[in-house]
Amino acid sequence: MTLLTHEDYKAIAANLSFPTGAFIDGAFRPAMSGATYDTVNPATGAVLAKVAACDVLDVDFAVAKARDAFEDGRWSKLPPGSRKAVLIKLAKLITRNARELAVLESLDSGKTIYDCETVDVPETIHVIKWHAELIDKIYDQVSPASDNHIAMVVREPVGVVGLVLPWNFPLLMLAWKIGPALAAGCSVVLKPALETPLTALRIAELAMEAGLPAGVLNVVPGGGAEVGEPIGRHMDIDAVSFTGSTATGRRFLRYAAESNLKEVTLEMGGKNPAVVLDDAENLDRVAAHIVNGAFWNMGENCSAASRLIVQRGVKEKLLAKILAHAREWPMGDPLDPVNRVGALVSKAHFDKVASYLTTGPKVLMGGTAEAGFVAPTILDITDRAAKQVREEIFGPVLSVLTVESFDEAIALANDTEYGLAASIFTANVKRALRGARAIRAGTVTVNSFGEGDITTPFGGFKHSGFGGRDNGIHAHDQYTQLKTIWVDLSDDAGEEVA
Ligand SMILES: NC(=O)C1=CN([C@@H]2O[C@H](COP(=O)(O)OP(=O)(O)OC[C@H]3O[C@@H](n4cnc5c(N)ncnc54)[C@H](O)[C@@H]3O)[C@@H](O)[C@H]2O)C=CC1
Ligand code: BAL
Repeated sequence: MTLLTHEDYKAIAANLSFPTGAFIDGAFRPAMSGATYDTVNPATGAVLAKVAACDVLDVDFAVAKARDAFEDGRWSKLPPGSRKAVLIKLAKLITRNARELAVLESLDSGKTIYDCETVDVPETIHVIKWHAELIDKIYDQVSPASDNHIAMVVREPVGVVGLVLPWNFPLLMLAWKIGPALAAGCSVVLKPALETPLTALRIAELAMEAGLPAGVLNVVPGGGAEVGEPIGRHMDIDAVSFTGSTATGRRFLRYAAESNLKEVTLEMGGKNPAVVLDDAENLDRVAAHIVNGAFWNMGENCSAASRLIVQRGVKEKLLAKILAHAREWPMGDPLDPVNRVGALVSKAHFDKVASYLTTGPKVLMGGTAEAGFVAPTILDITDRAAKQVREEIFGPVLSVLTVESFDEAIALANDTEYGLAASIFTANVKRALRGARAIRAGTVTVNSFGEGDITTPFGGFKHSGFGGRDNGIHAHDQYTQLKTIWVDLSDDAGEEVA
């Protein structure tokens, strides 16, 4: 991807056009109430658009249309190869509109155009293609039943699914969820985050152009209470897949329990440790991983490296390298491709992150926050009960904790309610594997920091995750259910099925 100049991106931004209505049953519509809300560019405070502010009536309508589509089989009963063809076409249309989508994503979320162009949009395309390519290659199974029977274990789409998205990766989280859901044959009612509805609406438009039948993908923008809760409580939604905070995730379990016991998958917060032991090799590379893990996407990342747990012997050398790398992360206008740190998503979130900078720990770097932007911040902390150590900040703030031994490092890594991602840096393969096994997290990386790729399942232990996984073949478990079909092959009508 060749990046443009700042001036070019500003020119594209000035000429963008995009839909702002709810997308239900193949058409853009105003909210039934007629209400709208402002979606804002967090880097400037400028209103980008007035978007339909939907509520329970729009959700009911979208679910009814999704149910019609599911039951008449216009998508759910297509051969997998036909669904694949439409999704591949969608991926191609996203590719054709990649630049415009990258700019829209950057404007609506504050993410840097650099990341949108090099990660968010290409990964979105890759994820949709990957699930499309997978779906006509998954076989059902025949069980090892007796000779007189055939027992088939088949996967069926779960039905109408509610997908509730966060604002930190609006396009990519959409892809993580609609990729497998649509490939499996489900109908979708999708709620983008209130803060970042625009790219989801544009994707709905492209999906229609790709030939996705009406009613199969519905996008209902609006607030958590107004749209998210009605999705969670709907009696005709079969499954919900949610990414966001642990507090809201808990609500979805309650909604399901108090409605139709829909299946619930939750991908929630993290307070992810990066453990660096005395024997870690190539400290420059370790530092680069940690800086990337902590500050990429402004730390607005559930798998961000937010706690550096470093053994005392290597601390001073490592911190010097971390500070050097972190200084290479310029902050500023997200549309300027030289910047690696953009604006936080909203004023409310900015205020939350800024509140962690005010008291307590020794500031090694940063510690400043102004007009939507928080400087990459490194805090040296001795108080292990400090809020910066215990709470998910979701901003560019790295807390440094010093330990004396491997055992202390692992114990501290696990001293959190979360269990999403972790990493361990060491040259000792036994300690690497013992550490990886002992840390309670859904993903542990050795000598790097990352969350893997589309081929591996992503999700968390403890308060970070519940139910299924996003990504990999495992993601399809969320959107399908297993049915066993027994066929009696015996001539003897009286024989009993075991
Ligand atoms: N795991 C992750 O990737 C994310 C974690 N977070 C964490 O959550 C914190 C708060 O951010 P929020 O945007 O408030 O997250 P949130 O969990 O409230 O929002 C996620 C989604 O849930 C919806 N929602 C909100 N309240 C709801 C309700 N009562 N019922 C149903 N749906 C509801 C939102 O509109 C959004 O679509 C962040 O500071 C961060 O710590 C936020 C976004 C993503
Ligand atoms: N790290 C991708 C998932 C998330 O932050 O929401």
